[in-house]
Amino acid sequence: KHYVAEPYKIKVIEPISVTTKAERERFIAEAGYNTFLLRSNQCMIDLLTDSGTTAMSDNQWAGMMLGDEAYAGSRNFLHLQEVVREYYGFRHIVPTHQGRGAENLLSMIMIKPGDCVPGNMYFTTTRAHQERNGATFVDIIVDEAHDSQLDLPFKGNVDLSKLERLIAEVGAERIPYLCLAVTVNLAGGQPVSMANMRAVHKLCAAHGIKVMYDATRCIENAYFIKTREEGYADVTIAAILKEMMSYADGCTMSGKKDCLVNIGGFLCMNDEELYQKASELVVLFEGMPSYGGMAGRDMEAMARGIVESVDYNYIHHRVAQCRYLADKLDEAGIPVVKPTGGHAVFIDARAFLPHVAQDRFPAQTLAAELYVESGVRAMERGIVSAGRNRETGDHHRPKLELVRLTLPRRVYTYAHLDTVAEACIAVYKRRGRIAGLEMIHEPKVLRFFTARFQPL
Ligand SMILES: CC1=C(O)/C(=C\N=C(/Cc2ccc(O)c(F)c2)C(=O)O)C(COP(=O)(O)O)=CN1
Repeated sequence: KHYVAEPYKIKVIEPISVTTKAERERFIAEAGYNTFLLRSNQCMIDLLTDSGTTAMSDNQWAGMMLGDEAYAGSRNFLHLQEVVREYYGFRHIVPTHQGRGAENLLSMIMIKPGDCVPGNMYFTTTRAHQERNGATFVDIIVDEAHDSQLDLPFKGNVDLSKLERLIAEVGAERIPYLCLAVTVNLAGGQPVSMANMRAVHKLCAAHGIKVMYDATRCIENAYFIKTREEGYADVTIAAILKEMMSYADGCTMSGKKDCLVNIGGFLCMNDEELYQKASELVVLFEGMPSYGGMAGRDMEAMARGIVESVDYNYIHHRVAQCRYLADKLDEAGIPVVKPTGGHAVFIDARAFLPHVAQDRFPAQTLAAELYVESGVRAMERGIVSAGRNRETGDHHRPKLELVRLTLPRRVYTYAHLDTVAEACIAVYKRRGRIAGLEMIHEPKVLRFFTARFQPL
């Protein structure tokens, strides 16, 4: 198997702080066995998230010096607007400080209490904003997405019969929009096929239901269409992206992922009335419609990042790095979500630690063990992240109990990934001796960010 070399050379470095195992045992105890509560300088290879952790290019850094910090009408906004219109194709763009900013605005202007918002698997902040505005999230992803070992090309797809049943059950007037995530983070970075996007748009349009993408990792999705879907092998990433977006009425975007910046986001729509409502609200939550919580320099960096993101060599390498790490773990017999997604390798913690009951937090336990073993910081994406059911008060118990090894864009090399693989294999060898955790501090909202645990 061939894994393409990094299509960039290093110009500036940031030293990694090296720790000992004894220090890491102390650090993780002080952090309540929650990797979110570790300090950056306590982590050697930080795979917590690909959000905001991107290394920017020299071209983007040059753009930072061209920030027009005028309060209104910044030339950087006009540049960002022009680039988003060209590459995403939507008529209107409302800048926000990051994805959650866009999710907040979208949920407030489109949802009324009692609504249903169908989507392809939940995401924590997306569902939280939908629920905060009185809607119920309804999962309409294909069943296969909930099976970590099923190796299918588009596990992010919508099950159209589930969507039709929901429309028949609740009525189109109670469905303000369908939220289609491209790719699906918690399914393992799984993509949606172009055919499915086309079919979803057609079905929703027939019922007057808008389709709003969560476009956060849309470049990775475009790459999987190019490499996995019939008829797209010779189509450019940019052309695939444009066609993908043509099947949506708008999108939310966390620029901190596929727009290659450390802060930034936007909300897009074609509908004039939606744009007017968003423009009124953005001044309340994000600032002027021409800066949305970002400095001019940040908008310039994002405009340049969008242009870089559609470069085939960039995305081909990024996905190759994920495949490289996944292949190494798979070869060692470690259960990982199949097929490999676009932004991370997801370890199936239930299969890794079958003797640890789900309410003893196997993914949380494994992330803590991995950190102590090697200083690699991963993220729990299982029962802790799933939170509690608002009606019953019991934990949501997701089938997917995962540890996410998330690769920042253009930061680490294959040698770092070798170190990560060696650490996972070392923990795997001693998995029988790993017991679970108990939660000793449970926050009310999005508990996984600050919950604390102790060993059983
Ligand atoms: C598909 C999608 C995201 O992945 C996403 C963010 N993602 C993060 C950061 C994060 C978010 C929520 C957590 O429970 C979490 F532990 C980590 C991440 O690591 O994956 C957002 C929100 O975009 P914002 O982060 O720019 O506001 C919207 N949509």
